[in-house]
Amino acid sequence: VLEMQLTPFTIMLRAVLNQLQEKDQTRIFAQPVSIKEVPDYLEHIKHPMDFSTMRKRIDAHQYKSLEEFEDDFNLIIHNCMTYNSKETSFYRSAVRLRDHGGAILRKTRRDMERIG
Ligand SMILES: CCOC(=O)c1ccc2c(c1)NC(=O)[C@@H](C)N2
Repeated sequence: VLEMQLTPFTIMLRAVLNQLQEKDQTRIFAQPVSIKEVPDYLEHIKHPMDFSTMRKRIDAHQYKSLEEFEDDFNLIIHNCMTYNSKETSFYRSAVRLRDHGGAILRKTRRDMERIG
C-alpha cells in the first residue's frame, strides 16, 4: 500500500539513508543486533539502533529534522564502538562508517541550505 505522504523531506531522508547504508558493505548495521547471538547486548547498550529501524522511523515521519536523523545514525556508531573493543573488525567498521557517513551528511546539509 502506498504510504500516506511522500514529502520531499521523506524522499530526501530515504536517499541519504541508502547512501549511508552503501558504506555498510558487510551489513552489520542493517538489522538490530540479535539478542540470541549476543545475549548480553542490552545490558551494555540501552538505546539500540540500526538502519532498518531508521527506515521505519522515516516512513512513520518520526524525524522532524536532519539533526534527529543524524542522532540515530550517530547512535548506531556509538553503540558499536561502545560494545565492541577497539581491535575488533566491528569497531573498525563503525569508524569507517562514521568517516564515510560524515562526508555524506555534510554534503546533505549543504544541499538543504542551498535548496532552502
Ligand atoms: C551471527 C552473529 O552476529 C553477531 O554476533 C553480530 C551481528 C551484527 C552485529 C553484531 C554482532 N554486533 C554489533 O555491535 C553490530 C555492529 N552488529
